[in-house]
Formats: sequence, structure tokens, C-alpha cells
Amino acid sequence: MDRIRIVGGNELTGTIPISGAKNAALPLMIASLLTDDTLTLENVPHLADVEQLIRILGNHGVDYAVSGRRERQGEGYSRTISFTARNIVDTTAPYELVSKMRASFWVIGPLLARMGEAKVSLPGGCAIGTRPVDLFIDGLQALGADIEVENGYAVAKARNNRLTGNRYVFPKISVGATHVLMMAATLARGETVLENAAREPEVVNLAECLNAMGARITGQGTSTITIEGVDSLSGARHRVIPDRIETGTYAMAVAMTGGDVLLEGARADLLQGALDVLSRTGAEIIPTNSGIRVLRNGSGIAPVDVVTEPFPGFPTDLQAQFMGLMTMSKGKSKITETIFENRFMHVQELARLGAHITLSGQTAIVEGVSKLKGAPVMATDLRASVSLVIAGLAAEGETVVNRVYHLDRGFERLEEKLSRCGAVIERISG
Ligand SMILES: CC(=O)N[C@H]1[C@@H](OP(=O)(O)OP(=O)(O)OC[C@H]2O[C@@H](n3ccc(=O)[nH]c3=O)[C@H](O)[C@@H]2O)O[C@H](CO)[C@@H](O)[C@@H]1O
Ligand SMILES: C=C(OP(=O)(O)O)C(=O)O
Repeated sequence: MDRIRIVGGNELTGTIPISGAKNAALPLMIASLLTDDTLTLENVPHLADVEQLIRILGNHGVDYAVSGRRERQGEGYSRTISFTARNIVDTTAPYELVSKMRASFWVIGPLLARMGEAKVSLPGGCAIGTRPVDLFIDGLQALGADIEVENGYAVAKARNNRLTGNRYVFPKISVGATHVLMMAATLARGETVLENAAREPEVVNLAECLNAMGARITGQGTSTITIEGVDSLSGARHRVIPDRIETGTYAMAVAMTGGDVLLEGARADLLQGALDVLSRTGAEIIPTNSGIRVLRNGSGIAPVDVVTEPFPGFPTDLQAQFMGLMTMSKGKSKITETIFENRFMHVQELARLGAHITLSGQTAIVEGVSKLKGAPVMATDLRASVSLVIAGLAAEGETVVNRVYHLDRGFERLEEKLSRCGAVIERISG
């Protein structure tokens, strides 16, 4: 199994190109199931999760063709991919494929909408909490689906073979359930109103793509999304937004090591809340025409308390990285996780590097130390893994991050991007 070796202590200076967002690309790819025409997506990141979803979609009959890469960049960077689901050959998404990735469960929405039936294994994904699917089931039932959970599968059928629009109030904000109900409602009979919907930029990116395919969606980016069902959708060409979590991750790396980096292609409006928090730690954040410039000089890192919240609040997907940064702050900070009940697996690993963190329920108290020291650590989930990389970049001496396959799910060419900015970081294969 691959490992990442880091020798910490260098400032980061240079340019890091920001890739297309994993969490936008995945639902956009799934939207290709809604039409027999071709959906072309630009800026699709080259990640393990994307490759896995290509396999899952292929099982349903989706063909794909890679037609372009980013200019000036080689193999392994964001690409343009066309997806065509001319015929859906199978409405079952089997355990072997779905168990590896949470988002693969989301095929249930388009399959049900287009084919009137779906049988989808209950999902896997990062081990950060129980992650139930009750909201998906509830919401799809509100649109007229009969759903049973049998032998680890959600088995769904649309009454009279077509979903029916309805008003559905999410009892809790869910990004995935918002994606799924929005996709399902595009082909339903009549109007659907989703209340307390997720406002994340990835939901907006998906709604805009669906509208380009002929859907009638309004209100995306607010808590109330209205979808007027249509009889069929067509193909479209659409661009995946830049990854706000990758952006925030590298911004935190610079805030921790010091230096001056341009996050090329990043959009500040996608993560303003997190950037405001970073400014309060002492980092300088300068939005420019070509991206976001992040600088920090020698004045140290100020402690800042954060609470994770749905968008536009501080994202849970940056919580681990922010904790990494706070381990070297000049004081005490409080980090409260409200989205997932078990998203503190990085705490004990950061402690191996010398961090002082105590946990009390859903809150971590981080007592900043003046230096971290390199150590072997274990990556436990995607964002926890990258928090260890950030801490390793700032720690004295050698850090080896084991089990890096988690990182490959969500970070495109991480070692290359960081080493181009002066980090000593390499992948050790095998
Ligand atoms: C591929 C992708 O885009 N993943 C993101 C997505 O995950 P995902 O869509 O899985 O996260 P949700 O927004 O659905 O989860 C929010 C909360 O709702 C709960 N819940 C969700 C569904 C349900 O049926 N019942 C229920 O109780 C979850 O357990 C969690 O406590 O949004 C999360 C929150 O921003 C991010 O951390 C993930 O990176
Ligand atoms: C939790 C994440 O992914 P997933 O929802 O696919 O597990 C993530 O992207 O941080």
C-alpha cells in the first residue's frame, strides 16, 4: 500500500492549480442517467472516486469518452468527459460497486425518475459517522415511490411508473438528499418544492447543469428549490466548479507553513466563510483575477474557534485541516463538529506529531504548541488524511502518512502540486 513521506519545515511558495470539485463532479456524472443524449462535463478531476463512479455508471449502460485535458498539463489532470446513457441496461447498483463510495447511492434518483425503478445497495464512504439514508427514502416516497429496504438494498418503484411532484420539507439539511430529490423531480409529473434544501455550491452547479439539459429549476442556492417536471431531458455541456475543499486545504497548508501561494482557478465566493476564519488566524487572503493568493509571514498563527455548519457556514470537510493548523496556534482554540458524529479520527494521529488536543463530545480543545515533530501516522479518512499531510509539512523532520488510498479519492496530484511549491514530499509505492 502506498505511503507519503514528508520532510517538514519548508515554506510553500508558487502556484497550485485547483482541480474540479469531486463533490460537484460526482452528482453531475450521475445526472447523465437522466437522458439518452450526451452530457459533456469539463474540468472533471482525475480521482479514484471519479473512476469508481465511471465503473458504476458503466454497469447501468453509460458510455464515456475522454475528449480533452487542461491546457499545459499532462496525464492525470482534470479532463473533459462525455457521458451517454443511450439505454439503461440495468437498474440495479450492486453492493460490490456501491459499498466503496457514499455518492454512488445517489443513482437511485435518476434511475427511478427515468426507468420507474431502481435497486441500489446501501452505501459505503468515509467512516465519519453512521450516515443513514432515511431522508432519501422519505423524500422519494413523498414523490410517489414505494421503497423497501431488503437484504442491504433499497428497492424502489415509482407508482404508475412515473414520479409525481410534491412539497417536501427536509427535516435536516442533507447535500446528497437534495441532489437526489432535485434530479428525481426533474422528470416527475408536476411541480416539486423542496424546503430546507442544502445551499452548497455543488447543489447550484448541479441545478445549472440540469437546467442546461432542459430542466426547470429555480431557487438553487436558497433553502427553497422549485422544480417543474418535464417529460424528457436533453444533452448539454457543463463545467465542474473548482474544488472549494481543495482550495481551503492548500490555503490552510500555507497558513501553517508560511509562504506565498497562488491557488490558481480558485473562487473565493465558494468558501468565503472559511477564508474569513483563515484571515482571523493571521493569514492574508487576496482574491485575484486568476485565483486566490494566500500569504503568511512570520507573525504566527492566532487561535480561532470554529463550529462546522451547512453552507455558507464553516464546512465539515475542512474541519480536520483547520485542526491541523490550530495545533501550532499561539493559544487555545475550540473546534465543534455538528455535521458528523464521528469525525475526529485525526485527533489521535495529530497527537503522534506532538499536538495537544482533548475531546469532549463533539468539541475538540486544541492547545497550540510551538513545534510539531515528524512521526509515522495513519490516514483514516479523506480529509483526516490531508490534515496529517499539512501538519507533516510544518513539523520538524520526517512524517510518513500510511494508507494514502483515502487521499487519492479526493486530491488530484497532491504530492506534485505541493513539491512544485517547495515542499519535500514523495509517494513511496508498495
Ligand atoms: C460526495 C459528497 O458530496 N459528500 C459530501 C456530502 O456528503 P453527504 O451528502 O453524505 O452529507 P449530508 O449533507 O447528506 O449529511 C449531513 C448530515 O445528515 C445526515 N443524514 C443524511 C442523509 C440521510 O438520509 N439521513 C441523515 O441523517 C448525515 O448523517 C449527516 O449527519 O455533504 C457532506 C456535508 O457537507 C460532506 O461532508 C461530504 O463531503
Ligand atoms: C466525506 C467525504 O466524502 P464522501 O461523502 O464521499 O464520503 C468528503 O468528501 O470529505
